[in-house]
Amino acid sequence: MFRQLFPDEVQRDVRKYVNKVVSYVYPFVEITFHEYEGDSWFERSKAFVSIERYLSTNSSNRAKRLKANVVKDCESVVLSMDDYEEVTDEFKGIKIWWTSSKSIPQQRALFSYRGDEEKRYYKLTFKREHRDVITKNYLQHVLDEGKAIAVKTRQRKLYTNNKSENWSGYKRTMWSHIIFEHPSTFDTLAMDPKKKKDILDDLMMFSKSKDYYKKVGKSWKRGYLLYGPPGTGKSSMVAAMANLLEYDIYDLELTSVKDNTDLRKLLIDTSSKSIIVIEDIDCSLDLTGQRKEKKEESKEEEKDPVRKKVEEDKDKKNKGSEVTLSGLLNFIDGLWSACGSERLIVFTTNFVDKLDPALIRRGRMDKHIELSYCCFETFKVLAKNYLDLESHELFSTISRLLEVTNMTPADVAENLMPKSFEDNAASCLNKLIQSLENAKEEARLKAVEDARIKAEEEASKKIEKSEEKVQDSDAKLGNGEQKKADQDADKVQVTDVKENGVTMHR
Ligand SMILES: Nc1ncnc2c1ncn2[C@@H]1O[C@H](COP(=O)(O)OP(=O)(O)OP(=O)(O)O)[C@@H](O)[C@H]1O
Ligand SMILES: [Mg+2]
Repeated sequence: MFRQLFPDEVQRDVRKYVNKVVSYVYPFVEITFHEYEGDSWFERSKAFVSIERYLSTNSSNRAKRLKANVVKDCESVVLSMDDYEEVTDEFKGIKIWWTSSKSIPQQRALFSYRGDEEKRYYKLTFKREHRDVITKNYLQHVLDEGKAIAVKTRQRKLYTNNKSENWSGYKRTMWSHIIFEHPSTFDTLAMDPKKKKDILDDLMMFSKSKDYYKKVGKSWKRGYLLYGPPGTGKSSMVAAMANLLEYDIYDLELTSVKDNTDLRKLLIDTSSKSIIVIEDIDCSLDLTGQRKEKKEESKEEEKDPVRKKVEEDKDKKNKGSEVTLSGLLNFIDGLWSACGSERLIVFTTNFVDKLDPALIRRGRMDKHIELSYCCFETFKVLAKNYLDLESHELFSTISRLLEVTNMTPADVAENLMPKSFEDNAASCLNKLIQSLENAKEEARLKAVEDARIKAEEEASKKIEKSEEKVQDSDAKLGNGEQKKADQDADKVQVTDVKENGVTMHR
């Protein structure tokens, strides 16, 4: 009736005055947080999402009607208050009311991006006298808590870079990802306990040192170089690190990156709280800066088939990528590397001596971790994990054998794993002992063979030397005879001269 009877201007004036009068008597302040703000049609407001998370854990058991939202890619389910629900919260003894609501526009937009045009929002209501505490402290508390809950409940991801050629087009993504679910942890990782503790402390210290890094003027990142023979747990350790710190992993395949510019783009597109890992850095590209010397090294490679294969792979992969050593150095600690924070950069390699010293100097790769063949300490962790054994009478034999053989933790683990339902701890340990004995015997035979080859080489060298000596002495001898012959010839000449009776002193 009011609308029909009075013209618009009168209605506006009346509303204005009513609001004024109400605001004098109404003792509450209201703040609304909309789901979509301003021009952002696709992305939900960060504040709204944080509040949703906060309320879902702090108030969802109090609200009677809940709504389940499945977060992007079915990662998790978030329970939030249903529309028009109200819950209360308390902060420093102050009572706060949260209501969820939505506004429905009277006219539908011509082009609607979202299915419906309802605008959801949360309304926060509190008494006017608490305005300062709520706006300055409570809101920050809600946003921080919401963010922390999101980090805790999020599913971590394992990213890999797409080939540079596939970056263009409407579905432009540099990284593809899957949910990261590797079971490796520092508990299951077999290595010397002292070394393990050292790495654990280092990682935990890093994750808590945000302010320290700021104070000393360093960007908040740390480099790890993991090196050792194949099957010693380098990749497992990267997974354990990610599980410990709850970071995402970016597995960077350098050979798919076209050039240094693309490498930089990839770096910018990574998020904080992540590990950027480049596996087998020595085979990824020719980053050693020793390309010219390679020909000279070929003899060494002939002896070592693993190295030879690595070199061949490297040559094959190298084609098509123009990433250079300096590009990679810039990637690790250039100006662009400071974008984002809380990041670990991990390199793994089988041949640490092949890497350019500039690449692995401290500051770039701050911590060098060697993962080596299985020792008794490592074995004990594996026995606990695989067979639930803390001690056994066969342990002493195994300890003795491990001291004289080089077996990787991967091989030991394989032997310890039961292969049939009849297998038990003793049979698995015996299997391991048998393998160790075999390895020992193989190593002995190899040593004998090596010694034989060495002895043969030395013998042939000796023969070569003595032949050279003989040739030298022959040559010397030849020279001496020639001289003597020359002298004789001279003498003959002299006598001739005498005989002829011409100027004898000539
Ligand atoms: N130190 C270890 N602790 C526990 N398990 C290990 C360890 N080392 C190896 N393994 C086992 O062996 C398998 C291979 O290990 P991993 O892939 O981590 O080796 P790697 O050092 O990365 O080898 P490569 O140099 O060939 O990449 C793993 O799946 C794991 O089960
Ligand atoms: Mg590996």
